[in-house]
Amino acid sequence: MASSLLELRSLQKAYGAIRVTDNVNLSVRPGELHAIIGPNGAGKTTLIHQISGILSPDSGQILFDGEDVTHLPMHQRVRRGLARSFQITSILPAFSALENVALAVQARSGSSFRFFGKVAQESSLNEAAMEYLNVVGLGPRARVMAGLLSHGEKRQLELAVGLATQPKLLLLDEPLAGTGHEESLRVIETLKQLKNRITIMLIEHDMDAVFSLADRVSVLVYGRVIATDTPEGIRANEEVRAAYLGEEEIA
Ligand SMILES: Nc1ncnc2c1ncn2[C@@H]1O[C@H](COP(=O)(O)OP(=O)(O)OP(=O)(O)O)[C@@H](O)[C@H]1O
Repeated sequence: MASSLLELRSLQKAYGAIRVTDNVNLSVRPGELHAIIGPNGAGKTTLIHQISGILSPDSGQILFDGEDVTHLPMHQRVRRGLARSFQITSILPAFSALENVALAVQARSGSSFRFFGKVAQESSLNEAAMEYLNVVGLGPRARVMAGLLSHGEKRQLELAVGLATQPKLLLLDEPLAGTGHEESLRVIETLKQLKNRITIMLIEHDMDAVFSLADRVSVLVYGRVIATDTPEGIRANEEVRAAYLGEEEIA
């Protein structure tokens, strides 16, 4: 396998005179959880939009699994295994948690949606779906309508659906946003389970979560990657600490 699952080469994106992505070089290794952090407006969302295919870079290259995907539309990137959480996780509120995951298993296995109505009876789909629900800690809530789950449980369900589609790389854009304390602990626990199974690129403002989950962290400031290192290395990095003065706490 290539040493990088995802590689960004000299990526550039500007809005007028503002360079939002400024010569970004970044590599996500197979199996790692790579977090992207940075102060507000640093360009994290713009970067993830270019990786998923919502935005085109002005120049530079995006290589995924050894292939240049820079100019591929979003759906073709998804088909190659580059998935962003919200793209793969449109939860159906009137279906149970189990059914939501079973549909993702079915979609992945290439079965036709003609059998949509029979999904609940498909024991093999349900068994696989149940396993994914257990991974994210939602096993006991399998039969509950997705629309009735709490906000945090919906995030967990999204992650189970994401896992069921078996992408090679999961892009997670602030999975803890809007969760309360208890819920965020549960989602962090879920991410810990997930990270053993899949390569993840995570954008997250919650520094406790980032530092407890990430194998490596890249710090974006004014569109530039100023450091890529282990969490310990990032904590000790003077330039990173300076960039964060007055912003989020990183130690
Ligand atoms: N469509 C656009 N047109 C002009 N400027 C934009 C556009 N989208 C984003 N920007 C600017 O680009 C910069 C980076 O924005 P971006 O949303 O990528 O940052 P971010 O790091 O995700 O911020 P946050 O942490 O607050 O979500 C900001 O200055 C923003 O105002």
